[in-house]
Amino acid sequence: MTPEHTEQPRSQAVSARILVVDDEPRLLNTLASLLRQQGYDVTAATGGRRACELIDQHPFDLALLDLRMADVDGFDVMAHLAKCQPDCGAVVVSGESAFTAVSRALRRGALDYIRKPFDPEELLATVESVLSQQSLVRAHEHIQMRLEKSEALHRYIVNSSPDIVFMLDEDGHFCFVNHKVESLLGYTPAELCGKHFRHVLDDRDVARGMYALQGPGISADNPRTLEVRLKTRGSRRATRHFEITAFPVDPQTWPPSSNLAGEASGKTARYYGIARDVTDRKEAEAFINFQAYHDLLTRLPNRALFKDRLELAITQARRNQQKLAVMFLDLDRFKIVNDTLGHAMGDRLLQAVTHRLTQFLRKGDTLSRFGGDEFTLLLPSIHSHDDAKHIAKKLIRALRAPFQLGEHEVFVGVSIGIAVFPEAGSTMDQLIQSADIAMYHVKARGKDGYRFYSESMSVDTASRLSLERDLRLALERDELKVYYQPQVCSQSNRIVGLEALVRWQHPERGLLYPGDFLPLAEETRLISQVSERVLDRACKDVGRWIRSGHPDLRLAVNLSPVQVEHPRFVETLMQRVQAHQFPPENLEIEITENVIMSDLEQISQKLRELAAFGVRIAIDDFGTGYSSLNYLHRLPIHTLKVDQSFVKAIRSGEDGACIVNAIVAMAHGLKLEIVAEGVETDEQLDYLRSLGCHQVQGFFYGPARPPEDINRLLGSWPARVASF
Ligand SMILES: Nc1nc2c(ncn2[C@@H]2O[C@H](COP(=O)(O)O[C@H]3[C@@H](O)[C@H](n4cnc5c(=O)[nH]c(N)nc54)O[C@@H]3COP(=O)(O)O)[C@@H](O)[C@H]2O)c(=O)[nH]1
Repeated sequence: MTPEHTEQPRSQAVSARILVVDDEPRLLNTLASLLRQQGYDVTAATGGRRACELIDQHPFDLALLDLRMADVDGFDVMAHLAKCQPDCGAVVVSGESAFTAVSRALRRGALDYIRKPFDPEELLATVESVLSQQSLVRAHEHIQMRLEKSEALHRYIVNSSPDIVFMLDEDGHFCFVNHKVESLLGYTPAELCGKHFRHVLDDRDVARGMYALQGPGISADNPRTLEVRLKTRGSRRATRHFEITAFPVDPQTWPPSSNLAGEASGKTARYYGIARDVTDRKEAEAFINFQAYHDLLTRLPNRALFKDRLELAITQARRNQQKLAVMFLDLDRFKIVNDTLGHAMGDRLLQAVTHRLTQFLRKGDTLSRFGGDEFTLLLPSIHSHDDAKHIAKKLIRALRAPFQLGEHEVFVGVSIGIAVFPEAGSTMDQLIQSADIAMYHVKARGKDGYRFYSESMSVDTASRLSLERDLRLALERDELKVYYQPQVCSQSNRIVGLEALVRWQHPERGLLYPGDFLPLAEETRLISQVSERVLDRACKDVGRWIRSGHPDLRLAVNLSPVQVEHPRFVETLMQRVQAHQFPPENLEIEITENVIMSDLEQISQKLRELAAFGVRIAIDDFGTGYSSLNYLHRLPIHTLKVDQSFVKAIRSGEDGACIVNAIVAMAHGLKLEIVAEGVETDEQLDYLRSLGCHQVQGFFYGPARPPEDINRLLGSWPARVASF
């Protein structure tokens, strides 16, 4: 049974339960039978005590009481009744006619007073009237109770809503706000009621908010929905995002006199609505949007956003007949850091580089991470090439300073290609490509600098592309050859070593020299494959000659910086040497001072490992590079190769001759072997002999030759090379 059923009032008088109380049995019976005849459910009690007992046991709708009774009088019965059954009405039927008695009975709660002897009709009319009044009171109480419950239910629903529920008056002042506003914005409803909604609306959204409310066409079928930022209490800058739906209040269903208790201001509500907190969604959207257009590591715009901004900048530059510059930046030596210190350090380096670069940018410039270690920079309005040059120089200088990555001090540089609109291209793709080509030319000329794009660079690029394709084919078709140039003992004229020098037998262009294709091989990273071929071939050829009776014959091989910088350089080299069963002590690797100085710590370690393995180390082109004599005695170096330029100077008696003197003297002091390169004349040879230079190499004894020629030469060993 539902509570409504249990709380239903006893509406019909015919079923009313009536307690009749008198201590005079005759009168009691008369009264009881009169009422029973009318269909009432009558219980008779002889005397007040019995009446109280019955009141304790049964529910009644009405009690008819005598006042004066011997045991317990009518007043006490009324008192007991009021205590035990407050809803039961009482009517006094008494012979007492004194005003005080009547007045006292009515004050104690009697609903009516009938004098004995009573008129049956009057009594029945009174009973019926009292019962019907009681029924009305009960019905009213029931309705009141249901209203209160309903009101509590709706209040609960409104205040438990996950959204802010509000009502506004005609001018936009809050008439009502639910409690949710407190947890979402920090205001109590009472604080907001009477305030204009501008009070919580972010300044940037006020105009839209006003229009939404006061603009035309708002109706119940056409509510206003808009997204706005609402200010939280305390901090004016903290806002949250809300989706607001506002409806007009229908005056028919919401009369102006209506009022809401508690949070209501009492003003006439014209609008109501809900404000849903969509901050999480907005933040997720913003993050997704950020991710789509930014590089998460550096937080810079990505390629897509850069292109977008460049497109816009080109349109503006064209309209205003202005110049703009696109720079393509590629970090030098980034790969080395990444390969040797690991990707985490590589990432830190990119972040540090970004930090430095952004310090030189103006508002409106766009620096983007284009991918890997490549950045692009858009300078949307420049007056001349000088502006771009000025910035490029600053960036280069900034990145030249060392980076501290944990305990490692790292040096990187940057190569910058610059394309200026409109000369270097009129479209976004053309400008980026031109800047890329210009950057590539910086790399080809030794990195760490800048160049402006010029048309001639594109021609170079076309031929470079075809050469790159040909070089890949050359590796497949085994077109790379190894030639050998003897290294000769200056005293005995005997061949003590052979320098392996690569050649390319190009099917159309004939025999190509290293200078024609090695720079390209380095840039395209094909150098590793080229070097592998040369080493394999040389180990086979020279190994064969060693085994055929020339056990001391030395093989000198040139190594490229890319090879040496590779983290697995030592391991790979050793594996190859072992695979060919080539004696490591017969191998001499030639590296330049620049390679050593690019990362002294790392390279020293690698050289020590190789030296421990038995491999000899020679410094090639000694005296021409980044000289720091300090490393000579700290590294396991066996040979210094005097650069050709110094040897050539001997003939003309230039300063170079003095340098040769110094290098030879120093090599003697450090107990290093010395090989003079590029010896072409008797004069040079004699001079070097007189200095005590151990070995010489050059056209005087002949250029590098294919293995067949060397084979022939060695066949007559220990022949003098002069016959070569
Ligand atoms: N990583 C690799 N580098 C290599 C390899 N093979 C060669 N190289 C490098 O290319 C540079 C040029 O080599 P190349 O054109 O072969 O020139 C060498 C000699 O032909 C030349 N030479 C020798 N004697 C004379 C001479 O009397 N006069 C004269 N004008 N030139 C002469 O010198 C070059 C050898 O120089 P060096 O290496 O310094 O001993 C070359 O420098 C290599 O670095 C390779 O396989 N891998």
